[in-house]
Amino acid sequence: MSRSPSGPTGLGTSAARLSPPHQARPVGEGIVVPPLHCPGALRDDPALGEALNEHLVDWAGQMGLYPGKLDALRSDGFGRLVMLCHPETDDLDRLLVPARCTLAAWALDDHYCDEPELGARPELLGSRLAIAAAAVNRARMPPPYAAGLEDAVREDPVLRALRSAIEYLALAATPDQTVRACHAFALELLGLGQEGSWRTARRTPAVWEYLTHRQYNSFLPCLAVIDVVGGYRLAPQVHADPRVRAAVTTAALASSLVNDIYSLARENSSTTVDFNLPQAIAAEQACPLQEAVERSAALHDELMRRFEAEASALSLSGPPELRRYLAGISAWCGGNHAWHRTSARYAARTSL
Ligand SMILES: CC(C)=CCC/C(C)=C(\C)COP(=O)(O)OP(=O)(O)O
Repeated sequence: MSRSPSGPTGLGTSAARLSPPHQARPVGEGIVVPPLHCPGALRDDPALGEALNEHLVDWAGQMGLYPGKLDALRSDGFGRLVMLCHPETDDLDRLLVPARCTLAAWALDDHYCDEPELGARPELLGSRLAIAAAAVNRARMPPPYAAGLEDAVREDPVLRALRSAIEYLALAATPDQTVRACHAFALELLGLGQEGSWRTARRTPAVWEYLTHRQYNSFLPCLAVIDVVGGYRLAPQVHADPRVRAAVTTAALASSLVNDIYSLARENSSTTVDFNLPQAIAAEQACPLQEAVERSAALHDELMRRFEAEASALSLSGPPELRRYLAGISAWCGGNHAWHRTSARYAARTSL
């Protein structure tokens, strides 16, 4: 039961709905995030966000994710993230499709990479990620050995969650939409492995290397399901058009830099070495962290403007579903930005 958001929905019309946040924002550790060039959220429905969040926390509990930390998970507000990012529908079941995928991906990052209290172990990361890729992409193995993978999926909360999220996705999506999302997930896992090797080698990546990584260890899997949530289908040949890929991956990178910028203080105060663009810039360009945040923000803005220009051109010439999909990406970026500014996960404390 999808519905179109009320009011104008095309690219560049977001200012007509909720005003975008233009104020600089302190995020802790003396860091101030400058205003970013990003649309405002198209919808803010706290009750819907709460309802989604409760379903998600229940599901996480059933999967065995975040043991003893479900209250912290609740206050991160991933349900609110999905409510903000997918204004095309207010159907709870349909919104739970991207919600489970999003939480499963974040949980993998927390459990395998970032949080030793949740079992993150750098020396296990590579093999865990490969098994996660096999679980997501349904590796087909000779019968005596297939049971090994299925046992692993049953026993590991992260694998269980990934498998469950993909199963729900497959119920709502066409096979090509599901494969598209699984492929984006696999690329994300490749990027997470890269983080593991930087960690082991105690190395800060060069800026080019970090940006290459962040292109795929990114929100690309979230963007891959926008049409599923909207209840329409972007044809595979349209999705695969290099000009469409360029616009989508540019938006994926820009939205992941929003995460880097807003999560910097959280990552700096954690016991695990973490990676983000401001740190890579500060190391390579020998500048203070605040200056690196501003340079990161400028790069984000440049990417968003590039996405907007590419999306506008594509919207003029492409099929209606492409126009809708690109508007969906714009809305997703606005929701993602609004959530990062306000989620307790990043210690933000004020409203939109
Ligand atoms: C939802 C999804 C597909 C996520 C993929 C990868 C991921 C967890 C992020 C892009 C978030 O980045 P990060 O690992 O820096 O997250 P936190 O800052 O720890 O929240």
